[in-house]
Amino acid sequence: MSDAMPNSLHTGERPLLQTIGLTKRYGDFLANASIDIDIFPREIHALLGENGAGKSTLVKAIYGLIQPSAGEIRWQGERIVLSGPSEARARGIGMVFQHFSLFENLTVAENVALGLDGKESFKDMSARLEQVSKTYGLPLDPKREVWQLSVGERQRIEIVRALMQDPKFLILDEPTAVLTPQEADQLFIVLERLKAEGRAVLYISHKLEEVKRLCDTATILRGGRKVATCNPRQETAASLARMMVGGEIKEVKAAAGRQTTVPRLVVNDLTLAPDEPHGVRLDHISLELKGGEILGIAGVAGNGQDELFAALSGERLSKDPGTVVIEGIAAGHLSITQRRKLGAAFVPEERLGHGTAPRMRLSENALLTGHAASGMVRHGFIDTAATLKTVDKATETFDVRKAKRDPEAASLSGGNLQKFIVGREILRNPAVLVVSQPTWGVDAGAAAVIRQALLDLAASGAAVLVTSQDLDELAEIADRIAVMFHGRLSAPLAAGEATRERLGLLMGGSSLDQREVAHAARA
Ligand SMILES: Nc1ncnc2c1ncn2[C@@H]1O[C@H](COP(=O)(O)OP(=O)(O)OP(=O)(O)O)[C@@H](O)[C@H]1O
Repeated sequence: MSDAMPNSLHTGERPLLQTIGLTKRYGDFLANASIDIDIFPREIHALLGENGAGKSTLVKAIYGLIQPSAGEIRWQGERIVLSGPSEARARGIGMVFQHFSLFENLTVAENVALGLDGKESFKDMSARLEQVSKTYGLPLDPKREVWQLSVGERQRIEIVRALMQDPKFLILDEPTAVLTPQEADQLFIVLERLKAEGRAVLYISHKLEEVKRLCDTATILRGGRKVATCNPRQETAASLARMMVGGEIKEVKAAAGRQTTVPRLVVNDLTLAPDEPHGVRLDHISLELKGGEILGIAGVAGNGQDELFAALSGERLSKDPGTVVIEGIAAGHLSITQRRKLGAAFVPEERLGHGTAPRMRLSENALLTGHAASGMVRHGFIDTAATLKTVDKATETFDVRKAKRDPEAASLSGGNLQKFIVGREILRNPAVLVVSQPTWGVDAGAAAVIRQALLDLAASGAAVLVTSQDLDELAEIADRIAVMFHGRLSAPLAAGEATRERLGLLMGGSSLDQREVAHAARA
């Protein structure tokens, strides 16, 4: 096999890392089909593609987590076979995952120590941690326990831990999905600095504007194959999306003059102590959501959004039934099944384990949430044809890509599983939909389909509550936006007044702005 050609930006320079004909098969399915990619020093290289395009598979192979079925990886010109991530790290390849692997009850320094392969003393390691975090402007207090930290700070631990191994090449999987706009800006400064130091970064993201701003090169995968390598600065977000999808992406359109009707979801002065040691206390939360309306809840993860979801869905019950009112019925004391029977549907943020049972087939998963209200159980017997029909309908409407008709949930790519879960609940035509992070990890095309479905659901008269960290998403679909911070909910702002800056400040807990928002809501 010949060396991959360097691209024009790097004439004569040797790539730091190359994959040549890299292929990964799962049974008959080709997750990566003969991929050639060149990563150069001093380069921030984006890896783009629709859900299921093969991005995670490729980076897992580069980080030694899976073995390729064919093809090779070259590091500084030399062929390497990685037996596992520790060997990748030893060579200078680091990775920051989207889902963190931190122990809540341990300190920052203890967590970092656990993740390092080195043999230095704890004292030396702590000193180095402080030094690296200072050098890169990623402030961390080594003595604090993780449960006290925001999601942005937790990500900092993962990044600092990776940087302490002095990597020449760092892979980041959707790092800004969990950050405020201000935190994302700080991260970009760090990445620019890594680049200036001669390191390379491989950056997976579904946010195309961000890629245009930050990345020097983009490799685009579609259906497991590489379809293009380009300079994203010379592209538009639309042209990048076209390359990913192989066609146009539909624009999301709100129905003109949506009518709002009666209140369908009301929360009255809800206060709830956390049910686990590091949970957030919900503090006097009130909101009213009419049919035809979409209310967005912004906020950095870990500020009570999970607890609010649990209280609304019935995973946590309230002693006072009147704290949660669904379709005019006091429901605070009702179970999740009883709330579904009132016409409510719930889509949690965590897809595996919470939104679906990973080892169950999609049809069995459809039954888990649908049995209360969707006629999948008749006279005590499961109607298998009805459960499969639900799977087919969600698959077709939301373009869920999977290897067979009814696979196990765990075999779907993250974004495809999300499309399935959101689709399954929307297709039940609920009167009230409570959804967390509806498009987290979902590609631009599928995100547009989901957002449109939420708008259409509201247009049909449903009340929709969307929790999202993606402010652009909320701006696109929500009528009003409120912010959660430390278990409190700000007064909602009309979407037109909710600028990124204002929301970003509220997400960081600016109390001055809190007063401003309350004022705006009264005006
Ligand atoms: N262990 C596995 N067994 C079977 N199929 C798998 C396995 N892992 C991944 N796949 C399939 O390989 C394809 C590529 O998945 P991959 O996770 O690489 O996609 P991705 O581009 O990272 O998607 P996303 O943006 O949704 O994370 C998907 O169709 C997925 O279903």
